[in-house]
Amino acid sequence: MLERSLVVSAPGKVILHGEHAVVHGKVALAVALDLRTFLRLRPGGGGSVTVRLPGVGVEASWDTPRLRALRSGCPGPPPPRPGTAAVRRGPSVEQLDTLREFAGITAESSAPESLATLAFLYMCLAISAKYGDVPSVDIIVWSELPTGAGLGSSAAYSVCLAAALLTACGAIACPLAEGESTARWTEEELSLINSWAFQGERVIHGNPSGVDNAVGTWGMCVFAEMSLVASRVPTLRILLTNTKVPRSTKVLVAGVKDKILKFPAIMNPVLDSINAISQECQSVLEAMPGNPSPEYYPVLEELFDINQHHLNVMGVGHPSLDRLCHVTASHGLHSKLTGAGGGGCGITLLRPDTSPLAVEAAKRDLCACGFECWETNIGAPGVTLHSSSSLKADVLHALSMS
Ligand SMILES: Nc1ncnc2c1ncn2[C@@H]1O[C@H](COP(=O)(O)OP(=O)(O)OP(=O)(O)O)[C@@H](O)[C@H]1O
Ligand SMILES: C[C@@](O)(CCO)CC(=O)[O-]
Ligand SMILES: [Mg+2]
Repeated sequence: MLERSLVVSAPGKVILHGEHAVVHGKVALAVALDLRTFLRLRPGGGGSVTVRLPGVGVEASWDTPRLRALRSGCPGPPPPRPGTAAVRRGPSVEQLDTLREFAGITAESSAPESLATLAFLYMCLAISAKYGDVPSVDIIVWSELPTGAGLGSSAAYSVCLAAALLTACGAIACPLAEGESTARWTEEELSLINSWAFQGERVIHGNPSGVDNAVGTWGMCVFAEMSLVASRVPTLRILLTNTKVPRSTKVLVAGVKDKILKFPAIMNPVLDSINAISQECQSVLEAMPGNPSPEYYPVLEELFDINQHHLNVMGVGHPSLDRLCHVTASHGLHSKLTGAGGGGCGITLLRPDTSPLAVEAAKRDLCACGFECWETNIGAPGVTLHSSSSLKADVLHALSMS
């Protein structure tokens, strides 16, 4: 059992192409975002598990003997093959019902705090059942990511939980040496973290593809058939806009499935077309040098436009996202939704030669719609272990360490 405190973090993500289609076996291009979720785990002596999730208003504590008694119903997935996302066996309906009853969560509640608590309980019990005893720990999770806005907050949360709980149970090492500021796990350990994070995503999403937890674990990826198939994307300038319209990935993913079942002959060609967009975009990105010149951009922009129309056809658009696309188009910029859609965030591609004045003008108009936007470069490290001295003051404060 772990004797010292640890802090782990995992990044959010931006999906360039392939959201929703990836749930149905198509290719997705996704990149880590420099906004992270942080988790601090402290070994506790009190025979209890305490969890604080300020982002969703959860503060809970359970006695370890009560949790131990619940564990037999929570077997975990078999070990993954290196580089693969995970197997598709996870929590059963009965297991989740038992945990809901234990935590006082009403059936079918999709409230953020209910899903976060359920994912925590499932992962804590299943990981400890497989690798050791229920650890007496005190956990706090805080995030720079907006919750439920399409930037992979659920996956960053699940990846942090998997890394911390597996380390606490001794299933993976604690690779941070004295004097080091950050450390990462071995490839095999990352595969295990990813596999368990996928189980957390299953609790939150219902039917995740695994792309978000793969990005949270490895940082950036091209994702197909439950596996990473490549991992290099050039630096792209992106304007990220949060429409602040709340939505649930679980509900949107279920809606797309219903539409495909209802109109297979109409929807399957749309999925195939999105797959072709991801492949086309991947080949453009692969041909681009690290600091690309403007000549590559017209194709990337057109692919954004086509995919945005497809996502509308699939029923995951929203008037706020149409407005976002319209406003940026009036500044000569091209946008699409990112993540599950239905509100949440959109991304706008900025060319290397897009002037700061043009970006400022677009931002002003987007903010006038009530949206929040910020410019970012995409690409960030995957799940990471931190020394407390390497953390910024706001993170230390949020994790009650200052
Ligand atoms: N910081 C956090 N603390 C606790 N739970 C969180 C946190 N961030 C996200 N969650 C959980 O994840 C849920 C949001 O997941 P959801 O998949 O709907 O959105 P997302 O992951 O932000 O977007 P997308 O899946 O489109 O990328 C919340 O309702 C909550 O249960
Ligand atoms: C909508 C979706 O494709 C991406 C959510 O970020 C769902 C998934 O892949 O699990
Ligand atoms: Mg999610």
